[in-house]
Amino acid sequence: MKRLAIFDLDGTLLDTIADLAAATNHALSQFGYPTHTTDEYRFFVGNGINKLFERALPEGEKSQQNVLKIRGSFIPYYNMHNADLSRPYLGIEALLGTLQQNGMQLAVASNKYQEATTKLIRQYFPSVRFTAVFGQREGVPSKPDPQVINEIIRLANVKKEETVYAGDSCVDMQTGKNAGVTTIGVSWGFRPRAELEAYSPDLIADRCEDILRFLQQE
Ligand SMILES: O=C(O)COP(=O)(O)O
Repeated sequence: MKRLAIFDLDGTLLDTIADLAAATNHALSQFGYPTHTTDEYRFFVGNGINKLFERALPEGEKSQQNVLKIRGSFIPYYNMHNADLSRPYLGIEALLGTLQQNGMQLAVASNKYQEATTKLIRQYFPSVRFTAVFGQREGVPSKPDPQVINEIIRLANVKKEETVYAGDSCVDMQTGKNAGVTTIGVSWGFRPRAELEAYSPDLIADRCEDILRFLQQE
């Protein structure tokens, strides 16, 4: 039986792509760089914001210095606008509510920087009691390193076999596998279903109900 469900944030619990795209485009335009469509951003997001900026900058401009310049413009803008267009995916609040009622511990493991992760979780899921809400933190390697998953398992005081991790990208599928936990790919996120299939996760969920049904059987 599973006792702990850990979720990725961007593309899994929340559709944040439009706000991420708008804030990155804002920063790129400030320095005269070309912008991108929202759909292009689906493939830039997933490894934290520095990697997002490196991918969004034009060829020949991807230096660490430019990444930090974009970061300096992105953060204050995104901190103001990270909930303008972002929304939970269909059925997510009900899924979290049902799992919580069933006694499952819940947690978040995101590559989004910690401040924005905490803010969005508080704002969109005020009645969910999470065991841990972890974004990208100084000194902790980002996903697909399994350290964050292992830390949450310790905090929850459960076994690996009692843990499931759900996410929407190849980074998440690798994270779940690296941590040695049951892994669910959700197909409603930023990446195509085929990207998840390539990792043969324990389940590919097309709707929130698929996760509930799977956990009832486990
Ligand atoms: O900010 C990112 O790059 C991705 O965040 P996520 O881990 O919640 O998908």
